[in-house]
Amino acid sequence: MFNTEFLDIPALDSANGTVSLPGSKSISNRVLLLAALSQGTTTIHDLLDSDDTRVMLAGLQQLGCRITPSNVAPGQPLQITGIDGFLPNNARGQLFLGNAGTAMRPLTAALAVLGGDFEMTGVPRMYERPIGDLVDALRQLGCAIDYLKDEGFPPLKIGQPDFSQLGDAPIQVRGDVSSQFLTSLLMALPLLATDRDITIEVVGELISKPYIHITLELLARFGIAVKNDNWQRFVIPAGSRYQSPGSIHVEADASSASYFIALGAITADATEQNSIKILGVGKDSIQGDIRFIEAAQAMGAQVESGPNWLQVSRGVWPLKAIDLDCNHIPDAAMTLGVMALYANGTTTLRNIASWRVKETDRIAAMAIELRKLGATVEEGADYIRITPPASKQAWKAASIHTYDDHRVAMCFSLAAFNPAKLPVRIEDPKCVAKTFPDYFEALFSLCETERERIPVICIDGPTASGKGTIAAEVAKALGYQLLDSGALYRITGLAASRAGLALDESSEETIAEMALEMPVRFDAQQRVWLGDEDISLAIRSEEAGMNASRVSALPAVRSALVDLQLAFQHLPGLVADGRDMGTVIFPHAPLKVYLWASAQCRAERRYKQLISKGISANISTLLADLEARDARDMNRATAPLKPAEDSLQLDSSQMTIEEVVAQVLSWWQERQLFGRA
Ligand SMILES: Nc1ncnc2c1ncn2[C@@H]1O[C@H](COP(=O)(O)OP(=O)(O)OP(=O)(O)O)[C@@H](O)[C@H]1O
Ligand SMILES: Nc1ccn([C@@H]2O[C@H](COP(=O)(O)O)[C@@H](O)[C@H]2O)c(=O)n1
Repeated sequence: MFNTEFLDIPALDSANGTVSLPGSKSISNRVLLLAALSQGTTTIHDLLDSDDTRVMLAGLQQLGCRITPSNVAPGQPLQITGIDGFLPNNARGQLFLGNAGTAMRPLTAALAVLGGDFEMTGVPRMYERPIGDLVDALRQLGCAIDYLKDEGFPPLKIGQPDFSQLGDAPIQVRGDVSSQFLTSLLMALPLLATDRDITIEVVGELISKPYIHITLELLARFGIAVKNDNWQRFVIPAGSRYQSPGSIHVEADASSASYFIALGAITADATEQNSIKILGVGKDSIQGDIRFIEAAQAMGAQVESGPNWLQVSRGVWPLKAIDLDCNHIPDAAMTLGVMALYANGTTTLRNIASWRVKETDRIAAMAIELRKLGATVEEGADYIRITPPASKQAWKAASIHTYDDHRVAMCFSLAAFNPAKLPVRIEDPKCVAKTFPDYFEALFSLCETERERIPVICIDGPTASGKGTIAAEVAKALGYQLLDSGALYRITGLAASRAGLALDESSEETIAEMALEMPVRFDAQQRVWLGDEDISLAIRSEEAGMNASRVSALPAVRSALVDLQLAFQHLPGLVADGRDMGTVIFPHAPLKVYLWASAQCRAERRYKQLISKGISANISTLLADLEARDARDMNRATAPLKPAEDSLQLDSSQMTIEEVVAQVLSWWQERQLFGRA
């Protein structure tokens, strides 16, 4: 996941390949609650691991459910032993539910029926998301629910219910604000339908019926056969009791599929045999958002489908503008808003009033951010109308504010395919953790762009000037890849000396051949592997540094390592540190920094570094060694250490690490287009 302040996506050209989607959020949180209320143990496969499922899991654990493992582990099913309709005696406390509507609303209903002493809390935005209609419906039954802050909104206090007045009259609930209220009642009221039918009556037009369809399908899997009377009345039969189905699979998220369906429609030119294959969800999905396919087809996408997969490529180009009632695909419809940027006219998305009460006011958010890109946007209470930028020149490089809304972040990433070839900045990219923590990694694995557009920041300089430290921090701040080119020379030196080779011209060709075939791997923790051996420590000794300096003076060795270094230039960008990053390997890099410090200062830093690792050292020996290394690196014939002509030089002798990082990031920001008039 990109845990950075912002993520700059370079302009992208095309996309091709296969993506496996994470499990559906809607199904995951419903299945978790139903399993928790059931008799027996349920094994859940392919559960989504996200912010919203984590808060649900934590809540269920607090209620006394046995859950193993306690959090979702990749590729491993999760087992829940349910409470069989009764809370343990000591179940009480505060449940923090973040910004997860799919946890707050159903848990409120279930706990209000089960009774107890609970406070339902969340993040500030949760306290702006209405829940009054659900509370009103539950109070009709005799549930005890109080507002702890504003009337009609969380946080809530739940107490012991009194069902003595419960008659046969239907429970009424509004259906025109959020279908989650009805879903919550449908999942909670089977707990009360032990000896009588319970009828729920919808007041007003029921929105988002597909989500109710998911609820009814899942209730059936857990033994509750609800009678659906034309989406207006729902009867839960007497004698209902939750029963675990034993094992259940969570479908991949159809709303998440929308970004990749759009990606295929926008970029995967079928004439070049490009397409996007989406695994985990097919046309026969129980999720309503699967009907996004029809909308994408109406705009021109070519879609093929199998039982559990979709394959999408570009059909018509530019896309066709549409006028669509989106009530049946409220979440996925946001993706249409960004597809509209590539359409041949004005697109209108109607009947989307529910957008206003989601993670943010999505109509307002989409309008503001689409305008930043150069689109003309009209918004109304329940619609949005989007006209794309009038020409290539009318597109603007925008920094997209994401409002802590995963869907805003994901759909706007598709603006990186703009014809003006401008980059797009996504603020707070980690908000995708709500449903798709690895969304950007998945996107980048499919997308291609010209090599020159993938930015590289070069940090060159003499030994112990702080290049490695600064490069790592800058890469972390920007979410970029990291190339420690010195490590490649260190590995080569280590491999050559282990092979008993003389580290000079006499073995030049042999060492170069060895360098070409070294099975080198850097893992996510920045550990360095040579085959199966972790050599992270072995290459960090002063001797390894000196051996690296020797082999790096051999031209054939340098040539052998070029391709390996270039291969690090991945989306979304690269920070490369070394001696010749700016002068030889990435001569067109948009930012080159030559970082240095006085020899005395560098020797002191290295001394402290070694001592802190428990390695004994002597400052004057270190000073002599690093001066010898500087001399060899600066005076060799091939790729000597020197500042690139277009580099910015930084003397870090009197600067802290934080100051150096801030300076490099500030130079980088000055080169970005975002926010410029
Ligand atoms: N500005 C700074 N102020 C104080 N200490 C620093 C500063 N920059 C780096 N250091 C420290 O100096 C030591 C050497 O830094 P680092 O290993 O990053 O240098 P390097 O240039 O990558 O060295 P080499 O080329 O030998 O790999 C580290 O302990 C690091 O924490
Ligand atoms: N681009 C580079 C990087 C390094 N070297 C040589 O490798 C030695 C070790 O590098 P460290 O950055 O890990 O200390 C270094 O002294 C250089 O001789 C290089 O030539 N080019």
